[in-house]
Amino acid sequence: MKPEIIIALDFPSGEKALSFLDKFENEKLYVKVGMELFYGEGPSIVKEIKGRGHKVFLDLKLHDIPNTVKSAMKVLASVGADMVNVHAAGGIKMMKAAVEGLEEGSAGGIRPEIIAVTQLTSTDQETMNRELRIEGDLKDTVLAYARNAQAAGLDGVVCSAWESEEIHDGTSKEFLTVTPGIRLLGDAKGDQSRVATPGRAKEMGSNYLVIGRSITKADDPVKAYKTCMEEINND
Ligand SMILES: O=C(O)c1cc(=O)[nH]c(=O)n1[C@@H]1O[C@H](COP(=O)(O)O)[C@@H](O)[C@H]1O
Repeated sequence: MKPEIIIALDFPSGEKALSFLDKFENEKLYVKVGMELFYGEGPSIVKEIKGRGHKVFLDLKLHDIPNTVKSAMKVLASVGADMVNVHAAGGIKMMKAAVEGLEEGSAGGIRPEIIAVTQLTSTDQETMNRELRIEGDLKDTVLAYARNAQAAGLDGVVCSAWESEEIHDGTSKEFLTVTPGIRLLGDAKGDQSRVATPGRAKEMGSNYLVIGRSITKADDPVKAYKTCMEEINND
């Protein structure tokens, strides 16, 4: 199965994000609106991008007590995103509450997909063990969090491409793996730890590839996007 690319619109203003989208002319994209853009512009930026015919993953990574997350999700349901997320570290009760809030807020309409961040792709094995004080193998933790997310009724998880295969084996083929930490060959890792190329991520079974800087910071973003597309279209 071919994965879909989600471009991370990590821009400081709506104006910058929209002029980036203009470069793609009539191409319909799947994009991610994260904290920077959403905190600056509010829900209107999601509506504007959707109005242009693009799909939107609203990445706000909710992580709080169940009641607060449920209420926040109820409100977020009306923003019009196609996908939203929480931190799996909030626990099964919190994730269940997130689904409930989203369902209540979408009553009568389509509920956005909801996924949970397992371990951030910037986290490596040593940081997880020594600093976050989570014992054991990082992959095992990611899989355990994915199972929690599945038990809570979520649609999938955010993980690195390196964990996609195990997650599909340990949950179900339909359970989504959304994988950031994607880099074109030769691009700097920056703050990411668990990285893979688009082609490798496809081989390992990722359903969605979240790609930011390899496209947005490229000299020619449209060309970089096409290069990513070619990598995943090559059989
Ligand atoms: O939830 C996310 O989207 C996310 C989770 C994660 O574990 N790692 C991660 O990098 N992300 C997001 O994915 C994007 C990756 O951007 P680049 O590193 O520039 O490709 C950023 O917008 C991050 O906020």
